[in-house]
Amino acid sequence: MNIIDFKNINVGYDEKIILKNITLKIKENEHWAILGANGSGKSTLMKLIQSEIHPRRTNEYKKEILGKSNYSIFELKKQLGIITNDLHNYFATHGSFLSGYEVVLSGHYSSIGVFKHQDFSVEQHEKAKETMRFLEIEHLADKYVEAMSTGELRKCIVARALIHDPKAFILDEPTVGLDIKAQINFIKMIQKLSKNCSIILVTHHLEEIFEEIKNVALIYNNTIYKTGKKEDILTSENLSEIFDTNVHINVKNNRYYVEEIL
Ligand SMILES: Nc1ncnc2c1ncn2[C@@H]1O[C@H](COP(=O)(O)OP(=O)(O)OP(=O)(O)O)[C@@H](O)[C@H]1O
Repeated sequence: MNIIDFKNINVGYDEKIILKNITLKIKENEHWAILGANGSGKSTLMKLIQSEIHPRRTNEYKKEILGKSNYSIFELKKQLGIITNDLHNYFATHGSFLSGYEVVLSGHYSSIGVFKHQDFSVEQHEKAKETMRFLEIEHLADKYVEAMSTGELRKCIVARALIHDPKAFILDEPTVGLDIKAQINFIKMIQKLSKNCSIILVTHHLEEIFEEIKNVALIYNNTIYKTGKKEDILTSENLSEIFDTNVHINVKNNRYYVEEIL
């Protein structure tokens, strides 16, 4: 099954088309990185996937997610763990009074926090605990969101999505605001998730593209400019072009990095 199957999609805001002719196919159990400069349209692509914005109807296009072109957004969001900074900020501002455990538990109803009218079964509690154990964040169970670091809250939000055992995780610049140690730690957690589901990592940091990610899409020139195997796409030439800066890329221990800015 395909996680994403898009063909010839044009999308934008008001009169303005931001991404043209998008064609992208991501199969189940594949791991992808989506790279692009600031303002290239990465978040726009995320909004398209979440149906917050819709393809222009001026041409023939295909927009299938998990093999369907019609789906309930509520169900879709259970099957795709979508982690954005908007969601993080929403929890930080509107859910500061919640404990880590409540953040995770709220995943069952996709709500921001838990409410009196919500009944949680023994199994649902067990699943929340198991998820926190799996991600090694049990120590955050009683900690309030207002007292959490950015990295701690982000892990709780990932655990909240993991409650549904999604087929894929889509993470939009998930290490924003994390220091080096927290960034490495967070990426290791995503790497662990990649054993059970697809990972689609939207980033502009090459070093976050961990070994299991074999495919890359570059966003440039208002479109999905190139897609393919990591070794073919992550070249000095391609990255110099999309980031409009002359860079030299190298690989060490299966990790790509910017060796030199020329
Ligand atoms: N709600 C909106 N209304 C109009 N234009 C928008 C809106 N949101 C984004 N844009 C424009 O769409 C373009 C792509 O923005 P987008 O946020 O998708 O880029 P990005 O690749 O995610 O950038 P960054 O790396 O800085 O987060 C930009 O020119 C931006 O100004």
